[in-house]
Amino acid sequence: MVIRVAIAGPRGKMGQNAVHTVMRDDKMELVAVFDYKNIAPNLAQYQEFDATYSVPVFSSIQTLFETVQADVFVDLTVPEAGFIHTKAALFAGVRSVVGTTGFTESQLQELRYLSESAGIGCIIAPNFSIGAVLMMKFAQMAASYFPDTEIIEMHHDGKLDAPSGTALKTAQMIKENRMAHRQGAEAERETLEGARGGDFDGMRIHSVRLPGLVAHQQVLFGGTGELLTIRHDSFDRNSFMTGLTLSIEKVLELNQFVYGLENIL
Ligand SMILES: NC(=O)C1=CN([C@@H]2O[C@H](COP(=O)(O)OP(=O)(O)OC[C@H]3O[C@@H](n4cnc5c(N)ncnc54)[C@H](O)[C@@H]3O)[C@@H](O)[C@H]2O)C=CC1
Ligand SMILES: O=C(O)C1=N[C@H](C(=O)O)C[C@H](O)C1
Repeated sequence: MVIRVAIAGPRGKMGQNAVHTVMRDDKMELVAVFDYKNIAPNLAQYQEFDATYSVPVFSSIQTLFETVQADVFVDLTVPEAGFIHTKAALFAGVRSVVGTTGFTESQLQELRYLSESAGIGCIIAPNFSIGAVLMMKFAQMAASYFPDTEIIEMHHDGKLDAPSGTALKTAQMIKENRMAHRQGAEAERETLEGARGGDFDGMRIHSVRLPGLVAHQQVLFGGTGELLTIRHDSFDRNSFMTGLTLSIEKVLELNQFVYGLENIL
């Protein structure tokens, strides 16, 4: 069976990679894309693609799902729009793979509810890279032994959300094993606001944004006389494509909501 895929965000950095990945995969067919401005009716007319990319472009997500039969919807946009798109997909009975980050806890809960009450698979993966998932799992393991940890995530300066979805997911996974406590000195105070980073359950998350970076994270664990550093680097967005392809294939077998690629590996 060829998997019919629709993608939202085809002109974005991730969206372009995803379009190429699906177009080049014999097991998949790109049946539609959703775009929201400067739209041409066909992807072949976009400067980012060529004449072989003959795929209809929709500017209404509802019209897309009413017009085109898709097996899987992929969202790679921004959280405000991605939330609306994914709800529309689930209402239309289309399984979804969402790479977009920055959702609020209540948005995630609502998507979980919609997916599970309708029995339609939905994977939300803050990071599709296998190496990044291993980095998160290793950090979760280390937290049982080293309860003092700080996360430093580093991304390109076009990134809109901070902290990254990966950093938040890492902190949530660490929290499952870490003895909860507030870190740092009792009397600690910031003379420059934000200097100690964001506080997640007493541990700190620091976000770096610089040109030249793609996606990088290190998780630091401090112990008596020692420091353990677990680090992952994505130097290229192709690092996300294996996990995206796997998610598209796996979601077809799912009738429930999955948050994190580690749950389907
Ligand atoms: N899960 C993963 O492994 C990864 C996730 N991401 C996430 O994917 C998302 C996209 O990242 P990039 O491609 O780097 O960003 P980008 O800025 O290059 O692309 C964003 C896309 O969203 C579209 N867009 C913006 N506002 C919109 C709206 N209101 N309605 C519909 N479409 C809209 C843009 O046209 C563009 O196609 C981000 O949330 C990012 O954090 C990025 C890399 C890996
Ligand atoms: O915006 C990005 O680039 C990335 N976003 C995801 C995140 O927020 O964790 C995944 C990866 O870090 C790249």
